[in-house]
Amino acid sequence: MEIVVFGAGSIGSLLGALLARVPDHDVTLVGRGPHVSAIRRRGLRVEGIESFTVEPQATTDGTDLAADLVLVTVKAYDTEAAARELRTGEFDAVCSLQNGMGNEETLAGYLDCPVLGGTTSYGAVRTDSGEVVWNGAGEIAVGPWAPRGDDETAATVGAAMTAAGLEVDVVDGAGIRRRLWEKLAVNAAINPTTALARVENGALGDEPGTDLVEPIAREVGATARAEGVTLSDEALVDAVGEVVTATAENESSMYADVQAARRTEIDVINGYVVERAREHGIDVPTNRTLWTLLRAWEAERGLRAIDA
Ligand SMILES: NC(=O)C1=CN([C@@H]2O[C@H](COP(=O)(O)OP(=O)(O)OC[C@H]3O[C@@H](n4cnc5c(N)ncnc54)[C@H](O)[C@@H]3O)[C@@H](O)[C@H]2O)C=CC1
Ligand SMILES: CC(C)(CO)C(=O)C(=O)O
Repeated sequence: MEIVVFGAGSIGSLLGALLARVPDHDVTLVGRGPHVSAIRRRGLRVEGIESFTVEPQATTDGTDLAADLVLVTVKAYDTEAAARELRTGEFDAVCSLQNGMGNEETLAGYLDCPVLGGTTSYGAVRTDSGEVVWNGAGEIAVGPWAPRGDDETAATVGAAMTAAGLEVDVVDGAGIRRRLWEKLAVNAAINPTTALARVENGALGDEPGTDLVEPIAREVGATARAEGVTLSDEALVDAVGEVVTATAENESSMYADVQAARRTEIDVINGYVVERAREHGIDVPTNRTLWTLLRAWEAERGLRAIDA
């Protein structure tokens, strides 16, 4: 299968490298200058859970590409710019593997091909140009994004990932919405709290951390149900607890972003919950407070327009 990975950062480089190990897959990574140059010169090195080097194609130009599949792995605030580049190409399917909500709608707005939603609990950090550390074994869920995805495309993409040894769960349209909302609850509860308290994820496993993450997850649950997604508060609280335990020694991506003074994905995580909840007349004070605090920090650092 010809596969473009748009966004050769941490997770895109890892997944691109794993896919590139399959002789039948022809992988092109779209990334930024130094990383792309290093991959072209000496290949892409993966360290961590497994260590290996692959030699995928790599480019900084995401326009006029053609492939059976494009995986989108940019940060959510870059999805629209990515979609603008991708619409100049020809693809049979596009699949977001990003955190946060709204990525699939954005891609569907620019691309004509079937759209798949996806979540991943694989973990990776790009440490240097041409290098990525694989630091979390996990699973990918993919499923059709209504109304532009279909089960057959999801199954084909799932099979291409499985061929690379990835753990993949191919789900239907209702299933992928549930998985995205579940991941949203996990990110909404863990990311801003760890970023603001400056703690590793494990700190949320006991009081006082649990006093904060449970209301966040319950607010996400109320909003999900208002959106027609069947998820219980208990299931979401449990999902958050499981991830806290499994990633206890990790710093969340938002904590890492704050430490590096980078823009965060708060708008598509807690911000999304607040905006959807408002449409349904639901109050989500904990999510709103976290969104406001992170937005204030981003604005003060000049990482966003003051009124964005
Ligand atoms: N890193 C991880 O372990 C995981 C990340 N995610 C999600 O995956 C998404 C990506 O996360 P990371 O890989 O950590 O971010 P990252 O910042 O390491 O990677 C994104 C890459 O895309 C590149 N990029 C953006 N726009 C581009 C363009 N127009 N042309 C070329 N390159 C472009 C950036 O330069 C960057 O290298 C986020 O939504 C994140 O929440 C989800 C699960 C795990
Ligand atoms: C570790 C985890 C699951 C916490 O929300 C994550 O996805 C992140 O850090 O962005």
